[in-house]
Amino acid sequence: MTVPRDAIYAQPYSELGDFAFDEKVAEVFPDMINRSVPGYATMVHTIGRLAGRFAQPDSVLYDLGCSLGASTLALKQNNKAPGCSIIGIDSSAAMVERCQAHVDAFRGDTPVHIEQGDILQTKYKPCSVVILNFTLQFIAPEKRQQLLQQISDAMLPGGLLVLSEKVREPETVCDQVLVDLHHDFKRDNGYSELEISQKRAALENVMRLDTLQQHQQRLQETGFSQVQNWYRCFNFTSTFAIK
Ligand SMILES: Nc1ncnc2c1ncn2[C@@H]1O[C@H](C[S@+](CC[C@H]([NH3+])C(=O)[O-])CC(=O)[O-])[C@@H](O)[C@H]1O
Ligand SMILES: O=C(O)C(=O)Cc1ccccc1
Repeated sequence: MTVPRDAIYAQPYSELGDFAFDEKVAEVFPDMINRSVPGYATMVHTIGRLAGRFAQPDSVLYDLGCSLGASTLALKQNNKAPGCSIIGIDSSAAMVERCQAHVDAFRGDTPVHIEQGDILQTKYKPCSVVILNFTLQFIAPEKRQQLLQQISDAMLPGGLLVLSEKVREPETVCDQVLVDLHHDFKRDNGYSELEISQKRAALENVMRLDTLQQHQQRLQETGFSQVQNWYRCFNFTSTFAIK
């Protein structure tokens, strides 16, 4: 199957609205995320490996902000614990519409339920694995602690959270180098200067970045006993935390 190419910001917009996970984005999302996030495939693959190791019998595995279900599918293909269910949640109707069919197209023993909903309003069931793969960065900064506390409160001892985030560096020279290297990565993947600058402007109000230190501190404050960054390329990171 050919993946439709992302050309959303290829033409100049006279009025550039805020970036939204709408029909247009859902349509090209696999191409967009692969050409925009260095190491995305590695992170999704490793999420599967980590879930296979930490899933506990008779518990829920959550994929929060599941989009088209790439990480949900990694959970389905790697879970070996009996009696589990996988729940993927996303607030975007366009994503959720496509996600269930995508995940159902692949084999796996664990039942998967995809729901449209706000992860801030979700009542979490006892869980052993929770994935936030580039989702927390789209939650209002003042609500991030509360969300992680809700997740932590529902998590079984020994449970695993994977938190992948684009981060900023407190030191401005280093931050600029990393941002430039990411833009080079996007150029190398065929995005034009116009596409890079328009998307950047569209994301400004909706994707607010913390530093890796802020994320790690928040995880400790919300009850995770072990916090380990396991991936980094430029300003893209992934951390696992154990309850
Ligand atoms: N409050 C919210 N409640 C539920 N969903 C939300 C909320 N806010 C944003 N989202 C959803 O979070 C997802 C973020 S994308 C995740 C990629 C995926 N994890 C992947 O592994 O492919 C990351 C990116 O595009 O950089 C979108 O689908 C939003 O609709
Ligand atoms: O494209 C970017 O510049 C990003 O920072 C990553 C991204 C990928 C997909 C949707 C939103 C942001």
